[in-house]
Amino acid sequence: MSSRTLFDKIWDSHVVRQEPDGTTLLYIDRQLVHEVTSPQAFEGLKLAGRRPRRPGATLAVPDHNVPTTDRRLGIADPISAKQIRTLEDNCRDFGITLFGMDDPRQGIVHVIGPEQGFTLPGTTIVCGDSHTSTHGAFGALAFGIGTSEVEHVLATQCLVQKRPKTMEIRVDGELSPRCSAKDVILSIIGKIGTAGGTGYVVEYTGSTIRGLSMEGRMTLCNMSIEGGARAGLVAPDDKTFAYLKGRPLAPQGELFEQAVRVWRKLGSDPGARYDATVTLQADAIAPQVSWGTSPGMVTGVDGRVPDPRGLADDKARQAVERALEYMGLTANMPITEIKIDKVFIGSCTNSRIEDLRLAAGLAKGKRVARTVHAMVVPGSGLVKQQAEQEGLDKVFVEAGFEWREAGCSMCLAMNADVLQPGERCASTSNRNFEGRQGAGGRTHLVSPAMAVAAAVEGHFVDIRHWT
Ligand SMILES: CC(C)[C@H](C(=O)O)[C@@H](O)C(=O)O
Ligand code: SF4
Repeated sequence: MSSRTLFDKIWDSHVVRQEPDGTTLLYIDRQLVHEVTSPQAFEGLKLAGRRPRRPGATLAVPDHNVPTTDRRLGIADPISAKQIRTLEDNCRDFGITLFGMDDPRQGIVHVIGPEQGFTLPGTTIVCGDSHTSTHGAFGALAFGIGTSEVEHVLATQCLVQKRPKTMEIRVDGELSPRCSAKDVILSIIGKIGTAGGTGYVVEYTGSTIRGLSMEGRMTLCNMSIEGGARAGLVAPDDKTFAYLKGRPLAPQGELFEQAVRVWRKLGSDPGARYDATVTLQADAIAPQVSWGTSPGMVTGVDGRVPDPRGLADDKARQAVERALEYMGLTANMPITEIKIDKVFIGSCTNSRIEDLRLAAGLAKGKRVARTVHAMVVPGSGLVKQQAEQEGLDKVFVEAGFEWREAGCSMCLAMNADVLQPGERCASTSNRNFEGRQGAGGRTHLVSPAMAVAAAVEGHFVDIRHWT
């Protein structure tokens, strides 16, 4: 057989049937479910009198609407409470495993999948959530789907798809001090634009990517969707296997060794062809800060807010003008002069143990600026537990950060964690659309290291030289 990419190998091994026009019925190994996009899917099953085809292939968790404060007090908001109750009822009625709100394994759906070893190389994984691309860090073909597709997968364990194109994004060289996967993916999106990956599945390659931890690779793949791509992939390697070994839902013992032998063969063959290739040099990537209202509106911390007057294209100029107005920024202002009110360290992009270790390491012995309110929201109950065992919670609290329970939280403000109109937030999340963190709220997407530095200084700083 000719040389194939990682994507080709996963796709080919999951085709149930292909029509002459390319429409494909694809087998789906696993589905993750959360409370926001599943109610109508379960309702559809109920109305049609269907049962899930393979209930054991699905794992459910509430994350978007859960409170991050004391859960013994219940959920104040009746809509959030109802969504979570509905998920519990549906999982009970349809025999689906649920990590409920009070289960220590509860957390953001894209944090708990890998953490449990539910996410495995070479598999197809879906979830009614756009950031399902996160799981591609393990060499799984993982993508977000709509609610009617959630129902389709529950009923049939299959999905109708068109084969996407493949794009290689190659990053080589060494990152600057304190630059991380978040800066890599933000600068990729800054370069290709939020539609640059449309129609593609991206495979990240190169020495920089190989050098990233599994957490870093998850951050990278998480934001593939913000660059327009259907999914992101990193070929599995020894780091992947070491991460998965012993996880509760991963194969155990001899079965694990057998699986590793298969997983080792998944990487793209030498000479495999991609439909497009983009290359970046890691040492040219500065710590990134988004200044606008889309993840592509981003620049290095050593840069300035752009000047729309310099843009010849009418549409581009208007987009920048509108973004600057919403964000309350003036053209040509140095990024380091932007003062912030809030800091949010969390979300499925940057709330794993490694993110928290790094953030705590920088926060130790420092103090959150008097003008700033900062919070840390671990990605899962188990991340929280681990962090507490390591004493990270104490470091954060002593530095003036709030330490919360796990969930999506201020990433999209479906719970009580909301920005007030006009408030400006340095956020480790992945979206900065108008109103994303609360009506009128202003979001700057940054790495955990930048978030800590901004919390302490009250404005953005070049963390490469920050002491
Ligand atoms: C609520 C959910 C459907 C949504 C998504 O698909 O991504 C959310 O997780 C988000 O990040 O905007
Ligand atoms: S943390 Fe944010 S991006 Fe991730 S699933 Fe939750 S809302 Fe979506």
